[in-house]
Amino acid sequence: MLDLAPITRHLRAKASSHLLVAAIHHLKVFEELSSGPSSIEELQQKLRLKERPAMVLFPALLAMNLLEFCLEGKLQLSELGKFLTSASQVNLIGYAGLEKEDPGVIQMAEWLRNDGPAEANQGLSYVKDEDAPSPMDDPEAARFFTMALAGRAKYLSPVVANKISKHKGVLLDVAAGTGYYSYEWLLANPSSRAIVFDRPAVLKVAAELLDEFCSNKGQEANSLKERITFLPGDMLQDELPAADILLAASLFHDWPTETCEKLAIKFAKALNPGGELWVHDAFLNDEMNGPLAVTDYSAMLFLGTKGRAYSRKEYRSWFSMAGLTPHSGNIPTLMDYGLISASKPR
Ligand SMILES: C[S@@+](CC[C@H](N)C(=O)[O-])C[C@H]1O[C@@H](n2cnc3c(N)ncnc32)[C@H](O)[C@@H]1O
Repeated sequence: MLDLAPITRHLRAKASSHLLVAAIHHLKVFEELSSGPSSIEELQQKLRLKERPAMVLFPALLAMNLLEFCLEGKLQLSELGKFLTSASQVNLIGYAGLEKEDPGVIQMAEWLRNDGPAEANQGLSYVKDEDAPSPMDDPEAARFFTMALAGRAKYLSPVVANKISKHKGVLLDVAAGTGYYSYEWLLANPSSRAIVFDRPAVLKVAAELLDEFCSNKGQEANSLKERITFLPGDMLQDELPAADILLAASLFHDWPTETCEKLAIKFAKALNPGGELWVHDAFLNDEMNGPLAVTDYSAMLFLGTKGRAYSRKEYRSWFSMAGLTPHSGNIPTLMDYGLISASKPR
């Protein structure tokens, strides 16, 4: 199957280009490091960056080969990065400065400094948390966002569904969006059931997409509608139904670390003994220095969500904390995504 990553990589590169110019001209990361190596914590303090922006910015600059880890594990300028400091007689600071007033660069600098927009009511995250009104509860916004993600889910879902464990029990697809991952998994698991869980306005769109899916598949999809339950709810507030397989596709990357930890606990609780949690997402290296395609994506997620890309190591620490046993497999899918899983002891 053709990997569409060459397209998604270009789409995701815009935010990290803005991030680079913001790092050079607004946060002065390279000037700061020109006096010598610094630990991530020290640099975070000097630049007054919270954890999330720091973990978007530094992995991106490492992946661009502008920073590197020295032997003591501190961050230092790479040979390439030195050309972004005034200590280098020949440098590209002025050249990068041609973009420094670009609105995207200004926004990125502001968001890095504040861990989001300076005015809390600005910016848009397509998530539902606390009591604040959510775009996912506005029928038009929910339809717009769900349909915007439909092509990606439709393309990835047959690949993902065939790599997730086969089971005769129940799949719980949390924050399912279009529901395509469940529809494809049910085709691959003909005696199983699936619960498609999301906000009510999203599930309205998902139900229409299921109709279309069944008409296109014909005979093969005969029993699909009887095997699917659409369950509206709030995954942060409501109790989740019991499941044998729980799928979290492009879910954790929408949320800050503390919420991810809470969600892992909640998902572990919903699993039956022996059940499996599967995460489909784009993962940073455990060393937090790439891959570039994922640090680019993380910069984009930083602007549109409350989260970022996380490493498999970070996910596995949440799984373990939640009492699950992480599996060691790293299963690639397409478009720089992959699968990891963990199981609940019997
Ligand atoms: C990035 S989309 C992923 C959709 C789908 N899993 C996929 O990979 O195509 C995130 C989804 O999380 C849902 N969501 C956000 N906050 C939620 C909440 N508190 N409870 C349930 N679903 C939520 C959104 O409505 C959206 O459909």
